[in-house]
Amino acid sequence: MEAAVAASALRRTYERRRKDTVVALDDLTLTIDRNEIHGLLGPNGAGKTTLVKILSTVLLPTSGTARVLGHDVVAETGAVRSLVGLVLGGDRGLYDRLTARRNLLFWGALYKLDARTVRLRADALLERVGLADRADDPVERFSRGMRQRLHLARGLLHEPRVLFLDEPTSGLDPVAATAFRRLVLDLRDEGRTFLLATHDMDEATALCDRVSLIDRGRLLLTDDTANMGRILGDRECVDFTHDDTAPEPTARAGSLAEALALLPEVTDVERLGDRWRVHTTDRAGSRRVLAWLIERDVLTARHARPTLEEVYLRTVGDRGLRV
Ligand SMILES: Nc1ncnc2c1ncn2[C@@H]1O[C@H](COP(=O)(O)OP(=O)(O)OP(=O)(O)O)[C@@H](O)[C@H]1O
Repeated sequence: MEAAVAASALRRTYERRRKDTVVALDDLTLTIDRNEIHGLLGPNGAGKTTLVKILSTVLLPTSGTARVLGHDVVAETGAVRSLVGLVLGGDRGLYDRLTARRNLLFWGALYKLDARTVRLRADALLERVGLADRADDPVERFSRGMRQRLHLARGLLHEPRVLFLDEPTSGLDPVAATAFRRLVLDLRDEGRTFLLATHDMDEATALCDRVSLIDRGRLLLTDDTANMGRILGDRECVDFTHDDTAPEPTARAGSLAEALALLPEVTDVERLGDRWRVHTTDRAGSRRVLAWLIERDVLTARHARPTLEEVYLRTVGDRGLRV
């Protein structure tokens, strides 16, 4: 069975000025399975939008190939367009003066769907994204979250099987973002595949089955979201917090950290904001460190794994990270 998306040695350059060539995608190879939510993470200018545009046939690659459900994005543009939906964030692609329903009817006509089908689908989608009662309001009166839901409805009009979302929840409040993500999960459960370009680590962790980190047009790594910590070397960690106002100086966290660093099962001790992280040799080492800490009255101590955010910071650095 073909992958939902298969990009191979994809390269895209832009000529900015004479002799000034920007390499937006640099031999990028990536496979996205069917029914997967795949996160695309990277700092500004990493090449995320360029990749999404090539996969949705808006932009031609300079070289390399990309296929969506087996169809080549250059040679079979028509087939790919009927299979993919592009959902952009923000104000692009909606007409403010038109009502939500009219926006959908307009886009449905562009997809060359017949009028009756568009009307039926528009009403069903407005219901689905929770905008049925606002269907006849002009979009200029919509909040950002409502606009994003309408964007998603627009992207679903032609019933695509693969959806590309570019920063879909940027600027949404937490409640609106959670509702939007719920919708994405439901749509995935119906058999759709998503490629989600985002800066938001929480979003990637909450939604994505796998994530790819890209920087300067290159794929740095792809892995299951849950396994991302392995990238840091399969390291075992114990996190602890401590009351630093303890009267006895030897019981303060700094002294504890120094004592911990001398234990044979400890490879490193670092401060992470208001907590401490102890890197250990293996799981048995973590158990011994936990027991050691509990004896010393720490406030909290738990076995930990590096988060996606830490993997990102170590791999890409802090350029463009928004948390
Ligand atoms: N039309 C263009 N002309 C020239 N350079 C471009 C053009 N579009 C993108 N670029 C450049 O290509 C590189 C990749 O840009 P792209 O928009 O794909 O990155 P991105 O990862 O989506 O960034 P962001 O997170 O800021 O949206 C950047 O260096 C950008 O300046």
